[in-house]
Amino acid sequence: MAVYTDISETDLRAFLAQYDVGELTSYKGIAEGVENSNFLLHTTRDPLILTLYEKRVDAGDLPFFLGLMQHLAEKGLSCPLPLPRHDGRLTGELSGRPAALISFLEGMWLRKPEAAHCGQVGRALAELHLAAQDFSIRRPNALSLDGWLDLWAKAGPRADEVQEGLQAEISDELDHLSGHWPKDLPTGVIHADLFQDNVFFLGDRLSGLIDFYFACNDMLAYDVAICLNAWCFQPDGSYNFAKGAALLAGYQSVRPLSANEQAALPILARGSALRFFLTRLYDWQTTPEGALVVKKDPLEYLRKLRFHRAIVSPSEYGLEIAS
Ligand SMILES: Nc1ncnc2c1ncn2[C@@H]1O[C@H](COP(=O)(O)OP(=O)(O)OP(=O)(O)O)[C@@H](O)[C@H]1O
Ligand SMILES: N[C@@H](CCO)C(=O)O
Repeated sequence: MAVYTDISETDLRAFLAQYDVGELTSYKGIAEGVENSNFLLHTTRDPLILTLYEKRVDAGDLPFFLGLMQHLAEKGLSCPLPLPRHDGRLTGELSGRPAALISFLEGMWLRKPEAAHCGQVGRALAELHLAAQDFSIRRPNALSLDGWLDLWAKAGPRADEVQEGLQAEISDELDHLSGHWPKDLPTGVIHADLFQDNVFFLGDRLSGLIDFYFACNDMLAYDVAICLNAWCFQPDGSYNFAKGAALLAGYQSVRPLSANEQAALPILARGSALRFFLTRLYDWQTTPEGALVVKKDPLEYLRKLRFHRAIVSPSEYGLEIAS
């Protein structure tokens, strides 16, 4: 359960008094997620999500994240909406943390997605990229090359405790990515964390996207690579070609990838695998013992990284390459 910061009912009621949301009837910590503290609130009106922003969220970035959710919702994308306080602000403070109330989105995330679901995810990702094209606030990706090097400087020295040889392997990988990271691909706002737990379905239909707290400006095709990693591998670590093909076809049905973007997929997938390996490794080493959170396995992403290293052509991902 991701509840790093606890709240008292008295403080919560005082926080809610600044909003027009009815009376609190109950609340509980949410047993999912690893980044922020989330609570489900029931009121005499609609259910709500209360988020307390934790270590990786810079309060200065909240106008970007919350404004993006408003922008996407206005464009017809299904995502939660931040609620304004009486004074018009979208954020306040609770238990010493920046906090916001957002609307509750109906749906469930899928534990065992199939290719048809991946197709819908690809489509929704491309729709997000197009809908965000005219979003005016910018936020550079704090978890690209420089951010990876920072994380590695902190986590690298003890990496061999997790698996022998990791220090050398990841240092080499970072050298390679530094020398080959694409520079001229189309950019825009990316979600940057569109994992299974951030996509809701009602039955077999995608009903909405949540958790925009890593969103940033970066290469659009990098977001596709993140989704290939998050959605298209089996629990045994093997790549599922049918899922990859469906995800890529769904994406391209809305926003076709250019030849350069297609060619860059393997390196982008390597970078994306390394990004999640590094945050997981760092969290593995630093999450306090008592925290109510399930730590994620960094080695899952090491295996994905090794898979991408062996890719020769992006067609191996299921990409239909125009002849
Ligand atoms: N707007 C919402 N509507 C309904 N449920 C939500 C909403 N926002 C969050 N949740 C619930 O809270 C859980 C955790 O939320 P979220 O993914 O934003 O947390 P996180 O700590 O940022 O997680 P992550 O590890 O994915 O970064 C979700 O899996 C979902 O069950
Ligand atoms: N989706 C991330 C956690 C949130 O950044 C992971 O699975 O490592």
